[in-house]
Amino acid sequence: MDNKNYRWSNKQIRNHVKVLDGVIHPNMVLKNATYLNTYLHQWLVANIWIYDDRIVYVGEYLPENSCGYEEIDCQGQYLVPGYIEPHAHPDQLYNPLTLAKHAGQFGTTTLISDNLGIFLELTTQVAFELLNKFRELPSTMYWWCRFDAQTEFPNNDEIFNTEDVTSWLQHESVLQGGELTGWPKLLNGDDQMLSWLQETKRLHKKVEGHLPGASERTLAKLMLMGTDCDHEAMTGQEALTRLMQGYTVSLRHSSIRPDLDILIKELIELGVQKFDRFFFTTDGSHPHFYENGMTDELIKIAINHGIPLTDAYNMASFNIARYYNMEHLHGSIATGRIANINFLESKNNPTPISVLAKGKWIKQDRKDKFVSPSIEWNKYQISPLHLNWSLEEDDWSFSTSNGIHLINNVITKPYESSIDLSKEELSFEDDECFLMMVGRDGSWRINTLVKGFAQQLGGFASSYSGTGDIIIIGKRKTDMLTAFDRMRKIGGGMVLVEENHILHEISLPLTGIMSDLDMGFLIKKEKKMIELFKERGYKYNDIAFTLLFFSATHLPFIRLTPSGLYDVKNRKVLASPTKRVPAFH
Ligand SMILES: Nc1ncnc2[nH]cnc12
Repeated sequence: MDNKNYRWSNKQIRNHVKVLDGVIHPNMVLKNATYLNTYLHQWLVANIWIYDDRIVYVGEYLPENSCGYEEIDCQGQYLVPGYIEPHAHPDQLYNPLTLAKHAGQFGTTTLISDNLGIFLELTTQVAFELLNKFRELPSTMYWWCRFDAQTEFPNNDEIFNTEDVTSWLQHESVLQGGELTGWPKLLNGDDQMLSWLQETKRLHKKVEGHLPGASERTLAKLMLMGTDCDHEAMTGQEALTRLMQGYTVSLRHSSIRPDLDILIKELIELGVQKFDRFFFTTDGSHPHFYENGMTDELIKIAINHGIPLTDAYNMASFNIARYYNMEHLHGSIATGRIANINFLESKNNPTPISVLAKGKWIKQDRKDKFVSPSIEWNKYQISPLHLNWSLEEDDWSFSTSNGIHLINNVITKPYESSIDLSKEELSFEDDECFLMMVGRDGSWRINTLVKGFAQQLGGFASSYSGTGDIIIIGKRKTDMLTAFDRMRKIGGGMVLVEENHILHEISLPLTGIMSDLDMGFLIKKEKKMIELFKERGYKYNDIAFTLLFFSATHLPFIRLTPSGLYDVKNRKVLASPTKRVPAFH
């Protein structure tokens, strides 16, 4: 790919044309292919010529000279466009590479991803070098540009400055601004954010909302401000209200909100028959959710509800491509498109047996053929955490009785504890634990309590968090310290400790947030961690989301942020962080 051109260089395009003239032979011809014609909503038969990463012809002809290319007899298979995930969070324990590899095996060959992790961690220059590197992947990677961090950073305005945000918005791989987790600020008069939305529209890019529970009036206001799509509808009526207010609606099915069944069922009951303005997202689910598939699972749900096949496939491909103004590149099997094609053994089974991505097999006859570029992560300042400080005696004083009550995977309520906090160990008879967040640089900490997280938890430490800071939870201070020390020693990760014994750990050597393990291994490790937590009284199903969203001020009601214990509704710091002087080691 050449940066000066929209995708292909003049020379490459001349070569594509020469294939049709017979001067150059294609690399591959998919012969006798029954494929879904997106535009006619019909299954048609054609020969599909591929040269490099592009479909150069779809029609009845075969090349005049029948040698020099791989010929694939497609008899008995059904070809559909590669699936697109329009709303990926590419650093949810996995990393962008391992996500792309895994997603590709289930036919999702294009990912449109959150920049938040990269934006917070890297300089813009290094981040863009990394984006360039990702272009070497067989999957196609696009990005979105955040306007807020979904938490309270004391130096928020320095981080989200117009220069950096604008550079991101202008980047050719960036397709949209958002998601707008900070929309209340926008409504309350934040003109800087509004001007970034304006800039996004000026660049003909999209704006993604994040509008859970928003009223019709709020939806209308945010449409007026430039929002195009939202993925937070939890009922058919909410999805329909969004549509009525001019939105494109992304129907979500994720590890904490597996709502697609309800959404589709209720939309049908509400009389919806046209699905052109809907598409699917798995919204950054954690690894375990992707064990048996990704977008293909969502298409299956739609098919099971009797949605016409073309609509079901379009919601995973064409509708997304058209929405992002990429119809010329993605979303259909047609001349000129990037050669992302899924081969199915039946029209009703969207899990592909073979997958082409950019014209290369990444799965063939059920075998994984994905070739990852090797990425030297530390070249891009993505390396294991080097915490050169440790926890000291003073850090273990817990005195505030104001704590966080976890009422599902991610929703919290304030509560006041009546337990005796002077002890080294809390009772295993109730569900309150010590909770500590420590700044990654060791310069501050917040000590509080969490109720409803676990009952019999010795100690647990995690560098996986929404802010990159360290979370330590447990009943027993000695176990918490052992967990922290171990997490520090392995350069970041999640560590579960009981009576000084390490029960389980997930190493996260990429900035303490991402694993470098292939998804299959990571899924096993994550599932074991969830199981161990459940055995210890964790009542929910996504421990990683609980950790990630302790700091998330786009959710109610009380959060642990680098600015302090935070009351979301009243936008007030309830308790400021305690300053520490890190003793360097
Ligand atoms: N807002 C968000 N929703 C889902 N997953 C996320 N990961 C990071 N931010 C997220």
